[in-house]
Amino acid sequence: MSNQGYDEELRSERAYTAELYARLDREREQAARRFRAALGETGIALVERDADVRVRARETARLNVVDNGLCFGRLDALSGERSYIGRIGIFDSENDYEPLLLDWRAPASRAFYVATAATPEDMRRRRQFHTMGRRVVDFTDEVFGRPGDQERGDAALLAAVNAPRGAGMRDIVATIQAEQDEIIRLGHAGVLVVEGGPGTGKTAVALHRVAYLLYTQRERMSRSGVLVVGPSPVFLDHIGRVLPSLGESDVVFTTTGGLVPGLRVTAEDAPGIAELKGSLKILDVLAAAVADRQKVPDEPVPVELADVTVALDADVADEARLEARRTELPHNEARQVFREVAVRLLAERAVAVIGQGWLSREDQGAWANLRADVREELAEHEELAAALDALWPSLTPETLLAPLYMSPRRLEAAGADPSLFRVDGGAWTVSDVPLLDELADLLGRDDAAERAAAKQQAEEDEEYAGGVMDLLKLDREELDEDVQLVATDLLYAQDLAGRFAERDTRDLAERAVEDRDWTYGHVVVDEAQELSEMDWRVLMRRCPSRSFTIVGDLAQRRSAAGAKAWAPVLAPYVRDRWQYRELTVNYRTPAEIMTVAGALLAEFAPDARVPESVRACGIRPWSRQVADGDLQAAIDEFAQDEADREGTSVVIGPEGVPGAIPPSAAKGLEFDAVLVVEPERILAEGPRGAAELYVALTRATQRLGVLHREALPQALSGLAEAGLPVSAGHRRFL
Ligand SMILES: Nc1ncnc2c1ncn2[C@@H]1O[C@H](COP(=O)(O)OP(=O)(O)OP(=O)(O)O)[C@@H](O)[C@H]1O
Repeated sequence: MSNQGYDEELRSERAYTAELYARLDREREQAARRFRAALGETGIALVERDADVRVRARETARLNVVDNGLCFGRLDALSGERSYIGRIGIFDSENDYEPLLLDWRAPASRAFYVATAATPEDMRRRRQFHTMGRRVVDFTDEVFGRPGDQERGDAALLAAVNAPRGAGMRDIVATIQAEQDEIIRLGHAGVLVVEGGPGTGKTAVALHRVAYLLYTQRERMSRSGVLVVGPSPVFLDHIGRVLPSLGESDVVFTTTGGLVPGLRVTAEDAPGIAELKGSLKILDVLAAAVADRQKVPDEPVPVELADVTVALDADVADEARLEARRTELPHNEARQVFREVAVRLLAERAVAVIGQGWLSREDQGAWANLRADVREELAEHEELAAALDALWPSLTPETLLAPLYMSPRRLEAAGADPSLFRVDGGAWTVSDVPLLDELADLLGRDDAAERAAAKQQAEEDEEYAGGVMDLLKLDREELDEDVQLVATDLLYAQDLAGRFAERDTRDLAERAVEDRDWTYGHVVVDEAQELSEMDWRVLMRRCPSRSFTIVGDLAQRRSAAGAKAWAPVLAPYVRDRWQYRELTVNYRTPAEIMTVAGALLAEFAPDARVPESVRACGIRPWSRQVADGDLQAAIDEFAQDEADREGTSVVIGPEGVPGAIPPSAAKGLEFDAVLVVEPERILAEGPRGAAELYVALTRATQRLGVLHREALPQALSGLAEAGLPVSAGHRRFL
């Protein structure tokens, strides 16, 4: 294209996008007006107003987030038809709702991502805009079918992957690649496993798939929501902006340590313990531990009645226990059966003694009356109730598991490994969370306890509502008219509290996260190789429809309890009915760094495939040996050097290196520059040291340096050696 032709085209594209923005602004104004109107609505029930306000707030937020790079491409078909592709759909209301901008998720946008010279999909040209805010700065064209006419087809992608990283991950809608697009739009409704080496865009793809599912199955998904499970709170923070930037809410982000409502656990067990707790074999231990809390008395317990004293002894308790267990009800729900059978048996004994001598076989009515009286007396007998409670106590997951860990005797009785013993039973680790969740099912509901909790909640709500009323009264003079109407509407605190209970106005995400019985429409599991068999049970319970996008890389597994292959992990839930896709191109790590990481991978996982880097960056990763006393100075020098550069940096090292984070904390993250300290110690630490080092080496988008004190591990010999002194050697390669 001639320069003049290019300039004209650019002008015309700018005019087109300016028109799109003008329409967006108009829509936005209307949405803002609707939002304000919804806020001020007074003639309708509160619950309707709340729902309306929520819908309007969402509408406004959705329009706000698409402002940046609203339109990022154009597709010209062989037929001459031209479509613009962007973050949302915009239609011409005056012209039969002709699409002016296609949502990237719409079926018609697919060709934009998958058309290639080899398979042009009836397309003539793909045009990608380079935008800054609202302005189209530049564009690049790929013309299909004419060799030699392929102008800078990868320019947009390379610009995106080369850009310095800021806080958090960005969406990739403008540059989704064909192999990624296929996964994002895959129609498979069940379990999908996406595997790929570091930086292949697994996380990005999984999140864009969520956005796609929310777009194509809006009704179902926005009713039940989507759960995204990641390895750490820092990681969740890193990825947390991607979906909102695509206008999506209704998504719950959590770690496996947060899967049980009310708990936010991050502590980890030693690898051996994590492995024991993560295996399905622990299910037998839990079942035995529950059974161990269903006792018979060592000594008979005397139960004094008005006319006779009977003994709650091992025979009675044993028979009651047998009947209660036979119901196969969860422990807490079977308590009632245990109590009833025990009372019945004791009543028989008491009646036999009381009736002896003055009632004959024929006195059936009198026997029945006596039996009823005695049963009533027993049912109301406080000491008996306490004794039965002690034999078959009401339990919560916490009150079962903590005492189990704290007692070698209980552990032995449950057939558990003695190494599970710990002094502080309630110091929960992430490996305990699936056990607590399992126990919630094994123990079942305890109606009495739940009633008490509900009562307490109601009282708290009432107190809160009372507080709100006080506030409203205090501020009455300052309130505007609308709110005053609301205030006079709220007559009694109890009434207000009742409204809280009836009409849950929390967001879907809030409701879902607080409800163990919530079932999600779709679940994304990131870094899925880290999850134990027991973690999978929790997740499968949360999504009975088995609609999963599972992304991971077996080679990066650090957890001893994690997956060694996908099939055995999934078979218990879906047998072989799951799909597998692979991503093969690395968009993060430049070729220079990947060569070094690949050499390490070849050593510890010779069968794993090294993803191919999409670019080289021209900077060789380096290593430098430092004496003990020089380590800190060398780290400081790296930090200073990076402080002057754009982008992000990190120091990754084994425990005890000041200012360094461990490889586990860097999982799934990326930085422009990475300094790996003492790789030899990372390698030697724990059974998965090599995988940890592999993760550490593959976090950099541009620059990688390695500081070592002892000999450099053989696998890293591809690093350029930077000699002493510190500054000269280090800077030469950065
Ligand atoms: N099509 C794309 N266009 C632009 N950037 C992309 C594309 N695909 C991936 N990226 C970028 O590559 C980087 C790595 O992606 P991501 O974190 O999803 O990889 P990953 O496979 O999850 O890596 P890891 O296994 O190491 O956690 C991110 O910065 C992401 O935005």
